[in-house]
Amino acid sequence: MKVAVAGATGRTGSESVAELRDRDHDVLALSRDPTGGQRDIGDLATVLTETDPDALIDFTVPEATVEHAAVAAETAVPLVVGTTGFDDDGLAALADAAREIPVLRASNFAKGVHALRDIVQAGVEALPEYDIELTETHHNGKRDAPSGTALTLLDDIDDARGTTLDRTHGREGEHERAPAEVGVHVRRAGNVRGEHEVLLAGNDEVVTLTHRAESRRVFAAGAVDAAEALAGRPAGEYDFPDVL
Ligand SMILES: NC(=O)C1=CN([C@@H]2O[C@H](COP(=O)(O)OP(=O)(O)OC[C@H]3O[C@@H](n4cnc5c(N)ncnc54)[C@H](OP(=O)(O)O)[C@@H]3O)[C@@H](O)[C@H]2O)C=CC1
Ligand SMILES: O=C(O)C1=N[C@H](C(=O)O)C[C@H](O)C1
Repeated sequence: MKVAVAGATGRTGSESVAELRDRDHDVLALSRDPTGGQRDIGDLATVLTETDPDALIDFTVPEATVEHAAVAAETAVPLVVGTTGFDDDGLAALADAAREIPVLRASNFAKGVHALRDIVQAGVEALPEYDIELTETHHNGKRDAPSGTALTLLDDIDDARGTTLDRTHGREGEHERAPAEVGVHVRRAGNVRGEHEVLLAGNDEVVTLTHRAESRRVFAAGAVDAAEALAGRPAGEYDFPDVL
């Protein structure tokens, strides 16, 4: 396959390039500063038209991904989105692109996180009265908070509880915890690849469910799996579990 990578010089994009090369795919690395042999992402429409890749993997920033999605739709290139932190307009723009091409967006391309999602939902359903607190930890260069994965897990928790819990971000001051809330705690430190913990607590017992990424290659491998799986699919919106 021939796969283009937006954000190819970044922490996760560079791992995606390495993973693609390890799998003997033809790689089209894209950058705003193509002095290292990449193609100029500022000229994305021309590059995609000339090279006609089988997929575009994007690990950049939401405002850039939205632009790339419009170009991918125009040039009929399937899109794998790893970028997180979209607002509603950004999500609507990705949905627009998905009318023309397959768009697979996942807040986390580690397979273990999708197993964790199922386990968390089972735990929340089994322990309907228990308090829930979510904590995520990432490297000090991460822009968005809470992480995309944390937001996905919070939606999963709401689904499992059958209600929308109030999200309490951090805790300060004097007030008791309300029953219908979920605590959300964000830590940014060092080069932590990504940790997500869901804690369920009742009287005299605590259950903690944790996923820890130990290398960014796990995200890259999942994104490449997704690109491989997207070939030949019809236009539409996909999540990682749809192709696992
Ligand atoms: N879904 C998942 O499994 C994962 C998702 N992520 C998400 O991926 C995104 C990227 O994370 P990370 O790799 O740490 O980020 P980095 O900052 O390391 O890399 C992002 C790259 O995007 C490019 N970029 C930045 N701004 C723009 C822009 N305005 N237009 C075009 N390109 C731009 C830059 O490349 P250049 O300067 O060469 O153009 C940069 O190297 C984040 O949203 C993060 O949350 C991260 C890991 C896993
Ligand atoms: O920015 C990161 O590094 C990561 N971002 C994703 C997220 O926001 O959940 C996935 C992973 O945790 C790494």
